[in-house]
Amino acid sequence: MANEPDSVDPSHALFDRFVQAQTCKETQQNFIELCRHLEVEPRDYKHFYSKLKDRLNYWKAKDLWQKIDKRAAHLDYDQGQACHQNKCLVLGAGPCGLRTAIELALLGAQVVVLEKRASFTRNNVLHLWLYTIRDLLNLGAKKFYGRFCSGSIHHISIRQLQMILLKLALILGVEVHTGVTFEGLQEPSGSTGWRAQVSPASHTAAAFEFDVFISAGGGRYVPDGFKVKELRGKLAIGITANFVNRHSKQEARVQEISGVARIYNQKFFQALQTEIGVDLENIVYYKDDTHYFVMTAKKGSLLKKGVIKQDFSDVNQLLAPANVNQEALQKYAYDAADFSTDHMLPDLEFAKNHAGHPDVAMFDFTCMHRAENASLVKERKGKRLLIALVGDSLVEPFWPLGTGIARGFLAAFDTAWMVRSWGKGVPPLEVLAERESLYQLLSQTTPENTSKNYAAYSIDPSTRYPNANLSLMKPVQVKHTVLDAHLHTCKSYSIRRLEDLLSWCQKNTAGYKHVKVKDLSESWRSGMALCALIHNFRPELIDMSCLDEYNITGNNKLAFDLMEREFGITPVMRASEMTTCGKIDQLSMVVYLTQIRNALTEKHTPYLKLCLIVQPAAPVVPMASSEAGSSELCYFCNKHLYVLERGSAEGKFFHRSCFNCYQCGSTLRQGGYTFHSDTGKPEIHFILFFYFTLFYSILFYFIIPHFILPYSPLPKPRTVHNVVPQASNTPEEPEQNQEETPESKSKPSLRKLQLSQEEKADRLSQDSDSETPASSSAASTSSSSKQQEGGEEEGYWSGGTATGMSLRDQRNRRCMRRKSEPPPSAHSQHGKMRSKFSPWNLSSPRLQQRFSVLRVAPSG
Ligand SMILES: NC(=O)C1=CN([C@@H]2O[C@H](COP(=O)(O)OP(=O)(O)OC[C@H]3O[C@@H](n4cnc5c(N)ncnc54)[C@H](OP(=O)(O)O)[C@@H]3O)[C@@H](O)[C@H]2O)C=CC1
Repeated sequence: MANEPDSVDPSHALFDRFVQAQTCKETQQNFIELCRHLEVEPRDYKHFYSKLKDRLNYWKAKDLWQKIDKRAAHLDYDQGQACHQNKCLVLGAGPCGLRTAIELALLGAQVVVLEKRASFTRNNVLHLWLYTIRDLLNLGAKKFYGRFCSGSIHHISIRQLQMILLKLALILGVEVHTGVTFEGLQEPSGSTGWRAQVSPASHTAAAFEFDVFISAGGGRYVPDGFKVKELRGKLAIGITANFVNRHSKQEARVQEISGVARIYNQKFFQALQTEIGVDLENIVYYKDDTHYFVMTAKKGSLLKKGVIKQDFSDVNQLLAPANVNQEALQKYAYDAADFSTDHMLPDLEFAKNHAGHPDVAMFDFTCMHRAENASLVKERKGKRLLIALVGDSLVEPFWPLGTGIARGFLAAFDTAWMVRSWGKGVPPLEVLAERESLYQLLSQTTPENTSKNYAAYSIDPSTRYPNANLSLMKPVQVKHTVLDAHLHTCKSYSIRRLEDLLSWCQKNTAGYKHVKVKDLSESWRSGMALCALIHNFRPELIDMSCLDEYNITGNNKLAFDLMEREFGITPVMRASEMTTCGKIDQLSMVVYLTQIRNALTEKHTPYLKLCLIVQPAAPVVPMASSEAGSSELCYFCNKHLYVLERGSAEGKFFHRSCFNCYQCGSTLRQGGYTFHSDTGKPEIHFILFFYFTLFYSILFYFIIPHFILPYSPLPKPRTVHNVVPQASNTPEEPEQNQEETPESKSKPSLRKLQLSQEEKADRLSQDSDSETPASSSAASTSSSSKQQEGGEEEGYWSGGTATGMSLRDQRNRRCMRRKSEPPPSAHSQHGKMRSKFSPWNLSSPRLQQRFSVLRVAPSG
């Protein structure tokens, strides 16, 4: 009941106490009491939140539930099922460890956090990017800390942030153990999984078995297996100082300094130096729980002021506690704070740090650390462990820049996304490759280059990083992050499948005379093994006793014919070539045997895909597909075409030996030819190159300067560009006019079409099986210089004349003709030749790059 006094229900009071608790200990105690009172068991992490919500019928809590429910309903979490089988250990209850823990809990994982500090005592204040503010507000931060980012304040003390996140984590069923130090990983034994060695050793957390380990222990803790890079800059000595904030009116009036660097306010820094001898590079002042100052001081002034006792070139020696005069340091920080706030802060008194001492500290920012990898996988005794770094242990931030928590949270989200993939069973190398791809972005992220749609931020990287390339790193590039064990790399993954096929063949040919299958190539030469395979499954088809192992052609012909007749599997080569060919191509044999296996066992296995992995350069054409029919005869000689002899271009299949230049007779190679549009015959590209060069010389030096430029002062995108300017055809004129004249038909213009999603999908699907990816029909004519630069960003180019014809048909019609066909009319001379290397050719990498956005399948 909304208006019921809180005192009526003790659970309400307990909830209020939990929400308002100011220390870690108080929070944990109130939480335990609340759970006890409501009879909900926090260890029942799967149902804890929903039970708590059901049993705590309190309007103040409902506001919070709404926020949490909204977040939890995000599709990324699959209603808490995405990682429901994962168990995650998080080291460190700093802001980044807790933020990660919350996301893991929302994904449905069991999460345990270990924190060596018994209390949250860090006064230092963190600058928050707008997205972090939005993120925390969406999680209900204001319910826990009313002053959170009120007005224009974009910062929060680490302690307050930890408190907010701790409360949220507890509500979501995360177990947080403070005063427990993680000492190392304990490898699985036969019966147990991965565990942690903790101190105190008797702590219950030591029995927790997990498959995900998140290290968020701050800059000083990096687990085994990770390499850390040192980023050494010019000497930078940081000083942090916290003074008690009494929240008086006078203090409230003092202006914050959100970050001043010397170069932007030389007058101020000069005055600071001359008046009080404090020489700084920059200074930040935030008013939060404390008056917090962080500054970068110059070594000279620290020496002069006696803060640093003795000068050393080695920074470690220079800043070693024995070489620092604490009292002088306090005086130095005090003077800087007092001067920079114009002596307006009354009674400056140092706040106390966790050890009860004045909270002033000096740090070395000279050398920052950055882990080489964000994640790795360990496997022992068949148990895999995904390990990830977040927060300072991943990338140490330069505090005065305020990037720490912003990048820290981004890494927390990216890590949660990775764990989600892990939970969904994505192969480890793919999981790691995607994480490392994102990690490459982290150090470059700024408020400017991340998405401004903060409301849409989720653990899905695409909501945060515009244009993020999640496959920047390939699985093979992260192999080294899979530590020892027997995880399958890409290669071994493929090899394993090859081995599967081989062992299937061996099993099904075992015991046959003169058959010894040792590999997927030479063992098949005699044809005996193929016959044995057939006999094993269909003994009625073959009489093995009649076969002669030396009759290679006969055996193979028999097997090939049977396979084609009975199962529709096209032979890989002529039977006679099994005798004559030097080496049997393993790839083709694998394709052939895979089809046989599928046919004989009526199973579908992914070998075609596998073959592409094994030998990506070789074209793999599914033989039993409808294309097989069209490829049975050579396009040029009309004779039977076997897969092993087969070449293809422009959607046609032919004997590789028939693919000759019609001018000089040389054998052509894929990519090094063009088709003559008159004859439909291939020719070497240098002939084309000659015409091409000549054509463009005329275009650029004569036609454009004399005809196009005088009439077209401004290049217009999305308009028609013709090779030869026609007085009657301004660029804006409708295309239909051109189609009506025979001349316009013979000179297909490049027209940019505005296509519907369906049309785009149609075009994409037409191109997807093309030998030369993307429609190259556009390439048959020329265009303006703007187009040459690939100046268009979206849309499709298409030949302007044909209707009701697929792009590929148009292209083939124009570019290839059978020898028997009559030559085209003289009108078509304009578009007579094109090169694969033409800038108009959309299959050229340059244009593909520009158009890559269009290749993404249109979303529904
Ligand atoms: N402006 C500032 O002055 C500072 C800012 N930050 C910012 O805070 C952000 C969050 O940092 P975050 O990455 O969460 O790290 P934090 O340093 O905030 O938190 C890590 C926590 O893990 C604890 N810890 C370390 N080792 C162990 C262990 N073996 N077992 C159990 N607990 C352990 C640490 O204790 P302990 O600290 O005792 O080692 C610490 O409490 C950073 O991005 C950074 O920018 C961080 C520090 C100072």
